[in-house]
Amino acid sequence: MNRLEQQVQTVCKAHDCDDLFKHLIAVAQASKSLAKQVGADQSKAYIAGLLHDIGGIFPNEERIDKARAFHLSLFKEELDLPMIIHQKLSKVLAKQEFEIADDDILSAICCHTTLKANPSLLDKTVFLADKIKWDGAGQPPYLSDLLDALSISLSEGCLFYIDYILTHDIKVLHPWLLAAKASLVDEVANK
Ligand SMILES: Nc1ncnc2c1ncn2[C@@H]1O[C@H](COP(=O)(O)OP(=O)(O)O)[C@@H](O)[C@H]1O
Repeated sequence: MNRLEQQVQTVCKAHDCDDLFKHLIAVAQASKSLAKQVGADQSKAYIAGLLHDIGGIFPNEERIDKARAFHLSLFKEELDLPMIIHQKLSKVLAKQEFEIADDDILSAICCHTTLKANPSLLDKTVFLADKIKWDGAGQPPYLSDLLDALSISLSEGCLFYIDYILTHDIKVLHPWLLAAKASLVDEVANK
């Protein structure tokens, strides 16, 4: 294990989050391999994957207070569904605790749940790697359709997942998710 992986493991252990650590390693590896496939920066993808969910060390019920303590601005949708705040908390921890200063990596961490308007290649790579290596049981129900869409393009893969979540069990319409969809629809239409 490299130094960053060891640091992440130590923090996860201290918060009784061993499963979280396994998910972080799986997403880091998937991000790197997807980055290679689509021509994104593999090293940045690995680091973003490794830290994308580190905000998960804070339980859902603490996320609003933590966000306020870090002076983060929150959407109404995040107050309604605090689970989603973990992407912003992960960015703060990546910066403050793990000394990540690279804006590309911080961006990919911060939008890995919802994506956002005009997502970068790295944003889309980490977003989809997380959906491929989800932290649910077994294989994700959407996996085979997502991989089919991904075989067309990274943006088609992202668009497929956004449409999937919008039609399955969506609890709040996060503004970044809607903005990401609009950007991707434009991008795919103008190809
Ligand atoms: N707006 C939403 N409403 C309901 N469920 C959501 C919403 N946004 C994300 N989810 C679901 O919450 C889970 C965790 O999201 P995600 O951040 O993508 O995974 P991870 O915790 O691995 O980073 C996923 O199953 C995702 O589909």
